[in-house]
Amino acid sequence: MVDANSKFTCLVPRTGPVTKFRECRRQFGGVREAVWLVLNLYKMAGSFEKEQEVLGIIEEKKLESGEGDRDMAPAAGNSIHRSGSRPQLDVSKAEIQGNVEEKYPTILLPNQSDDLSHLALDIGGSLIKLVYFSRRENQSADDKRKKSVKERLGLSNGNRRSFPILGGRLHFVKFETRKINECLDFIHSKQLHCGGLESRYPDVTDQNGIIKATGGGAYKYADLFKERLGVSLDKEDEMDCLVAGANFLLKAIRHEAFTHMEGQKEFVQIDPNDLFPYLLVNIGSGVSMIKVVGDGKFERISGTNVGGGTYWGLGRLLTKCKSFDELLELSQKGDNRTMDMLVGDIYGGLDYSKIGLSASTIASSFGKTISEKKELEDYRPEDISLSLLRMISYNIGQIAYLNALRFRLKRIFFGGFFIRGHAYTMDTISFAVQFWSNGEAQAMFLRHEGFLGALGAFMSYEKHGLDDLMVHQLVERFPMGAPYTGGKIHGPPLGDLNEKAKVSLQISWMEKFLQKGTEITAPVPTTPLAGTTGLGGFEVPLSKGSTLRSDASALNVGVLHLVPTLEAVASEGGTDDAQRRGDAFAHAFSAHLARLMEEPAAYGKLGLANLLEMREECLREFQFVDAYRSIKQRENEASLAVLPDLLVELDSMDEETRLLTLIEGVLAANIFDWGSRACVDLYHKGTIIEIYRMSRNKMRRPWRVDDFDIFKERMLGTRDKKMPHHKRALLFVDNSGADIVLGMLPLARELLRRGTEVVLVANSLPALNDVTAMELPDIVAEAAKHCDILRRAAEAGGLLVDAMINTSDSSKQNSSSVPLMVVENGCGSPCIDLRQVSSELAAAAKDADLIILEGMGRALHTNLNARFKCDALKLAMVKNQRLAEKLIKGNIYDCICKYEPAS
Ligand SMILES: Nc1ncnc2c1ncn2[C@@H]1O[C@H](COP(=O)(O)OP(=O)(O)OP(=O)(O)O)[C@@H](O)[C@H]1O
Ligand SMILES: CC(C)(CO)[C@@H](O)C(=O)NCCC(=O)O
Ligand SMILES: [Mn+2]
Repeated sequence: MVDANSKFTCLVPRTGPVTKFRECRRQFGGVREAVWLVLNLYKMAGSFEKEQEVLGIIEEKKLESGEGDRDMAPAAGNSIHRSGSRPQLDVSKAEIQGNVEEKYPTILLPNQSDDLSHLALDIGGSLIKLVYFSRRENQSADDKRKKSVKERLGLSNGNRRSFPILGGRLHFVKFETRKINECLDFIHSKQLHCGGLESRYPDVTDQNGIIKATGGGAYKYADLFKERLGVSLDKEDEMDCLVAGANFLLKAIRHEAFTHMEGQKEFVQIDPNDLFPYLLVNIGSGVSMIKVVGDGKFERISGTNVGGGTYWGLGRLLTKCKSFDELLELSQKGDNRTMDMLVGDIYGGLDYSKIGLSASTIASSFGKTISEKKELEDYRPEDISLSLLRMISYNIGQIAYLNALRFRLKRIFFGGFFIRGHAYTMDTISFAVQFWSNGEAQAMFLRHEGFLGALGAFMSYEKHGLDDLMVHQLVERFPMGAPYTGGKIHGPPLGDLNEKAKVSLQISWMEKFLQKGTEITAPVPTTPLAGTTGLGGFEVPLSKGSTLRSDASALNVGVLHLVPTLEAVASEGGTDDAQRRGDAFAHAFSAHLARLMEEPAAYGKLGLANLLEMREECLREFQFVDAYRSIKQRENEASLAVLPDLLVELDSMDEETRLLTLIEGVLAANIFDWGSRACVDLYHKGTIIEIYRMSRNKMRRPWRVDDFDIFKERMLGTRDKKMPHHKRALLFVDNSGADIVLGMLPLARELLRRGTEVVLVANSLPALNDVTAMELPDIVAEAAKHCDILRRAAEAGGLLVDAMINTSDSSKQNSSSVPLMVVENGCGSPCIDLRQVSSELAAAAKDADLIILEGMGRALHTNLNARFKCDALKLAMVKNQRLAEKLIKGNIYDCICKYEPAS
């Protein structure tokens, strides 16, 4: 007999899984018991536990943190159908697709300039801003699946495109204009001028290349770009670009705009249909004020030469500061009353209330410095900086207000890098606008403040077709610092960076970048590198935080404030390189968390899902593409080995028992969730069998939330009432291994057997041990080898085109089965935000009349209270005591089977 508490080391199966399964079955009786045992034996076989222990640390807090986000379904009344699309950003070049047709539909021709649309520049008087696009890795492997999904769902890109949509990311980087060579080095080493390192033709430099550029430097430095990079700058008008960038951001990016008053940041959701007119105030070196009345419809109505350049230039001279951030930082410790002449100074401490001026109002900026016999050295640099900052911010706010008044504009958006996300600057501007307009006009700021022009230039590539598509398809992800240098994205050994990369070290930033990541420390060097102005990484102010910058809004990020020790490294063989990347990841991730602790709203409003996604993005940024890959594969193999026997047993049951067993199976299998602390703990204690036993015990009905009977009635009808089968079911799947193979696939098979089309909805990107859309076709193909229902459905759904040898007559067979399809959800997190899903999923959802959400992340943390227009079944085992108490007034390991008929 097997000792329930043994570690099973002696039981590592030497025989094949099926034989082992039969043995186990003899010992344990039930198929399911045997399934679990074999499954776990196989896990143990590959030093799984060790690996798990290691990886578990990273994930420990995952869903534990579980306040549960607000439900993320579209607002009531808005079904999933309406959903926008997710992160694919289409940068394919239609005009060069034709000749290559089916086989390599996304091929990029080296002699075309098309690749260059990956980069656009805004070269201003002070700063160069870069926006560039990088493609998602491993994209092509998924192309086949996408193509068949598209055919099935009738998904088309409209007239513009007849090729797969690529996924990728937009990066935002800035450099000081006076150090333009660093910028050129950066572009060169990332090969951004010829399509990026991910380009299929990285070695080909296109001498006729064109890069879109705006700002004065597009003229001034055109020759330099030609000389150094062999590219021409295609000049776009600066104002056009500012407006295009602002309109795009305000329409497309959630929580882009916010107000900032008295230290309080408040995000404003702009209705894209009620955006115009507004005043755009871009505070760069100088200030431009633009009345915007529509897309591409605007007029530059004013400007002022007292701007960011004034603050930085004068401030540098007066304080000897070495960097802009240092100057800004100084201001936070300043007291402007030593410099500024206040009304009270003039009126003997009294207000001048008759004209509405209080004693503390600044009557004259720097006015005090005339009356005292003091020299520059006698003043504190801190006070000088603050006084200067107030003077300039207030002045800009006032002129902006006057112009808003002139054209009766109620909303004023402030952009430009002068703002630098700095609370005091924003408060001062807001105060001026509020004060002068008596609250009539409102000052708002943009998270991408300084990148309006560069974004506008990026969008001006006509062949992108990015315009409106992007508005719907771009989705924010998290900013991550990646080590970068010398032409390699992976970077050299990090220790070498200081010598090798003096100039070109840079942080690449993604969407949702930091406004001023003051707390983001560089992943590598300890001494700040001269020259780069990466958004944060190397601009770490000398002193930490300040009272000026506090955002009071409390976001509980403490729950995730666990800095993972970097054993994700183990997933990559523990090489030195992996180790270094691991260290860098730890730095970057903890810096993000520290930043969030200080300023919870730094990246817009965050929920748990975003935080989880942030960690995954961070891992990816450091090339930990899929830390769970090997575990997932092993779990899948082990589960697939026992699937046939499970199916045989299921088939021997009557319909009703089978349906119950299937749902039990899904719930039981959901325990193997490597994001769950409880599950990982159980593993650590070496009581695998207990996981299984407990899981099975918990299957006893009634479950904590138990709508099974209603669901059963809908599925099987009653004696008097037959029910039609569902037309199409979307199954949101969760974990790899048992969860998908022994839980959800059999359920899918049951639906298929009943004539329901099944769409398996899986993550686009790896997260924990979640199964991804890219992995699913292989799993299904494997399962299909032993199951006719799955095979025919998968063939009909186009999943087996490659996997099966005999595909020539598949069209004939197709007619005999409803299809089984796989679509990606657009997410890279265990949670799902249904407001932002992939276009595939949105299309698949159109005809769905049943949605099954499975697993804690998808069914509990998010969407437990989401209302759907179609029938919805939410299945999960709660592996967190606190969450169980909070959500269902139950206990850890309770099960939820929540069924809600179409509303
Ligand atoms: N790291 C930095 N180095 C220099 N200036 C900075 C930095 N960060 C913020 N700033 C501020 O941002 C201003 C530049 O903003 P921005 O990049 O929007 O303008 P620009 O495009 O360079 O100027 P213009 O549009 O007038 O040509 C600087 O003048 C300074 O006040
Ligand atoms: C000259 C530009 C447009 C260059 O970006 C900018 O610096 C600016 O708007 N300066 C202010 C010029 C003025 O209107 O007084
Ligand atoms: Mn500019």
